[in-house]
Amino acid sequence: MGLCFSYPSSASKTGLHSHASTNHHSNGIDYSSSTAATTGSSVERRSQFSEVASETSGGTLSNSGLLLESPNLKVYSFLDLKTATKNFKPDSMLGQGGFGKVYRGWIDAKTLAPSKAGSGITVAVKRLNSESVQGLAEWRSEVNFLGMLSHPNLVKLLGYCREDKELLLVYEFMPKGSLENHLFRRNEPFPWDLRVKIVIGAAQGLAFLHSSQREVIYRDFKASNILLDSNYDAKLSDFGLAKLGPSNEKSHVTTRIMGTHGYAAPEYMATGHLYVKSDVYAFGVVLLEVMTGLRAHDTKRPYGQENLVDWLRPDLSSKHKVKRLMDKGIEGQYTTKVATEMARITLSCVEPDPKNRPHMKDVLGVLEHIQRINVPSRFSSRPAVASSSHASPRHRYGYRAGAAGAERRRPSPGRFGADKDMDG
Ligand SMILES: Nc1ncnc2c1ncn2[C@@H]1O[C@H](COP(=O)(O)OP(=O)(O)OP(=O)(O)O)[C@@H](O)[C@H]1O
Repeated sequence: MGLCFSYPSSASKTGLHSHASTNHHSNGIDYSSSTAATTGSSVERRSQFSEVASETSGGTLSNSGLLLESPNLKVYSFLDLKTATKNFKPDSMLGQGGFGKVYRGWIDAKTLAPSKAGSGITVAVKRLNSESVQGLAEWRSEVNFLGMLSHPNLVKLLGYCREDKELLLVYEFMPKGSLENHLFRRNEPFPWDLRVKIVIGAAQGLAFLHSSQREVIYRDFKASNILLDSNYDAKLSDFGLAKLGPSNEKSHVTTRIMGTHGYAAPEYMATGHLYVKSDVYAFGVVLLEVMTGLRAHDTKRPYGQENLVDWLRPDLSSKHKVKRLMDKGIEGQYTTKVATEMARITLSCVEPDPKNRPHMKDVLGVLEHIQRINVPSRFSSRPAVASSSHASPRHRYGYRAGAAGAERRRPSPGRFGADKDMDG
């Protein structure tokens, strides 16, 4: 069945506002210097998405995920969202990404209509930079993908607004913020069992995206895009760069190079060839961040250590070195076996050749095994965090400076590039 979206007219050809012009650009390289006209991309994305819908007929893609037959999104006016966010009051700002600010807002739980601050349910309202051509492309991609996909490990998009130059998206509110906040922006080391629980949830989300006949390549897997609900269940957000996987026996799609430093797979950086397995590489990078408590890319580290994978990959196959690279702040919370198993799966995810990387469902199996076998003697009397979403997570943790202590609270590295399909 074809899908019919009624979107406003095509993109205005304003200049590109790449991350290079924001403080999110970590090394000042502008990968997006060539033309950035995205006019027409909506039509293309729509027709590609229709193809997925017809292949799966709105059926179940995995045990708990669905491709919806039609996007079930509420259309808001700009005034609605002004009301819902107390006029985008700075004190209701939840965070800022490369393409806009995210505010806390309130809507009625049943009708989803805007409500007064403090009444109804809390939502997150992303207001995209309306001057940015890339902002418009990302807004469209988010509506097209998130509006159609439903899975417990994908953040729910509730509605959107496009009015004059204003582009907004309304999401379910994720009260525990992002994995990035917990790993790098807090003084307290984030407990190992929560780290594992979160990567399992994120792996479920990615495995779902990769499981349809025509896979969805997420393309921007990173710690700041893994959001957490009140139970630390992980949900992937930000489908601004997502792409449909290759068709007709092809192994990859070719796109302009975009992503986030430290997470983008080497083959993609070198050629623009994007594989489903490019997501697996980024997943491995997050696993390494989770193990070490260090950022994927940090220009403040000494020469040769800026890129976490390039720096630590050789250590992942040595039991002795794995012990040393683990975040000191969580020592005693995992067994040696767990650390070495984690290193092994991380190493296979970041294999230079995409063909040698595992599928996400296999990565998921290994992570679930790692979660099951972790019974560190120091913590053996304490109940572990269960993987079920009904588990009560242990989330109060005291400060212990670790090797990664100095790394915490640094601004996150930003994205680079502007999207443009090369091979349709
Ligand atoms: N649904 C949500 N619930 C709660 N907080 C959110 C939600 N969505 C985003 N945020 C907060 O807003 C911040 C900015 O999110 P956004 O997706 O715009 O950018 P980002 O992923 O941090 O960066 P980038 O644009 O480089 O991908 C997040 O880090 C998070 O703290």
